[in-house]
Amino acid sequence: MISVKEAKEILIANCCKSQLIEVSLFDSLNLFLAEDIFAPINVPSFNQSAMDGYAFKFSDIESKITIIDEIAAGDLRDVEIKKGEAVRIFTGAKVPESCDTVVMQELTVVESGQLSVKDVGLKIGGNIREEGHQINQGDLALEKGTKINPAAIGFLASLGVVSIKVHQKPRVTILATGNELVKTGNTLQKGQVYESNTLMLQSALNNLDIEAETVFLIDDFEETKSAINKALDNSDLLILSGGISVGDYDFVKPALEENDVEQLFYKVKQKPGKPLFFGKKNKKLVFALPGNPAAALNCFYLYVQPAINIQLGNPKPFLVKTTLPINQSYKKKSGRAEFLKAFSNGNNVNLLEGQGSDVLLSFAKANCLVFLSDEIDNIEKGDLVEVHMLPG
Ligand SMILES: Nc1nc2c(c(=O)[nH]1)N[C@H]1C(S)=C(S)[C@@H](COP(=O)(O)OP(=O)(O)OC[C@H]3O[C@@H](n4cnc5c(N)ncnc54)[C@H](O)[C@@H]3O)O[C@H]1N2
Ligand code: MOO
Repeated sequence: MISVKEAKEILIANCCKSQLIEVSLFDSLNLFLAEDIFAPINVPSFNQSAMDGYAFKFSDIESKITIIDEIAAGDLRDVEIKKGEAVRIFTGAKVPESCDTVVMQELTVVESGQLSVKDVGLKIGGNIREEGHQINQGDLALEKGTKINPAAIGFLASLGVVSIKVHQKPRVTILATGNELVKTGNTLQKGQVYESNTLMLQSALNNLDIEAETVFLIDDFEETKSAINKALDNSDLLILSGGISVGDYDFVKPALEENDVEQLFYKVKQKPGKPLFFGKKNKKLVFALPGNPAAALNCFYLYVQPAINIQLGNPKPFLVKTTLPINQSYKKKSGRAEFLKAFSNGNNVNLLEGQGSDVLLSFAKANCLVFLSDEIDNIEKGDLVEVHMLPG
């Protein structure tokens, strides 16, 4: 059995960025920029009025000024004003080259077409957004690896960018095994459980904006083998749930072997999620997660999500880590590293009740996992512990 550290090293060594593609800006949400983007234009591309008011020469501030014209947003003319003249101007409009200041209309008096400026704090250049004040042409706009959020989409659109290069999302298939599984909406008999892992894993993938196909399998070697074969043809990443332990009805590992999936690791010294399998066929990644629901989700966040993040070009693929004092002492029960469901208020961290690998209740309430490495025995209240923040 390998340690968590070794498992992560093997993961990093075997995952790589997926193919580069060009997507329209609107389709890039939550993806990662695959190249630096430099501003193709100055933004704004002209001196822009920040207020509804009047544009004039600052040297005229003490005089009565004659209003000679009006410029609204979108008016492309460059009105020439002379000494003692001003133009009515509106927010977003192009400030004439011959004007150096804008006064907001609330701080003026206008009588018979004559403007008096009453803004005592006004300085030369006031209320003008200078050309290029947000960004100059040629400057680095957004760095490679930046996650595209709505603001980034708006910003890139303001630069006139139409499409960007990103790494392609993987096509994912989830294969869930287990004769005892019953889909929600059906009646449950003693000995059966409601199938929850595929909905949970699909939702975790949705958080990454990844869609997945789902296949349900009975515990049968031939069926498992042919479903894996088909999924390998149709997808870039396979997630199997259940059937990966050592029981007589656990067919996932032999079925992966029969499909020539190369084993990169099997079994990690961790709790929950010991019988985790990670493998590869050509460039396709295969994760077989333990069926126990909390173990499956734990393995998803610690290994599957980082693998997808690496494929997408996310420069920080793993869960964000921090160190916090823990609010209670804890006796480690296994010789394995433990990931404990916990809640942090930002200052300290509290372990939640119910740490079994079948228990999702605590996971549903958790916002982080406390990581205790296999070398740690016990912890005392107030000890500093490693905390991995869960996605919201
Ligand atoms: N002799 C040993 N037995 C077990 C070992 C071991 O080392 N030696 N390891 C234990 C550990 S640790 C884990 S974790 C589990 C993993 O078992 P499997 O991956 O084979 O998972 P299953 O047996 O199929 O299911 C386990 C558990 O989870 C429930 N389950 C499965 N799939 C779903 C689903 N889609 N939705 C909801 N619940 C699901 C299933 O009903 C079982 O209760 O092995 C231990 N055994
Ligand atoms: O590794 Mo299992 O998830 O501990 O029960």
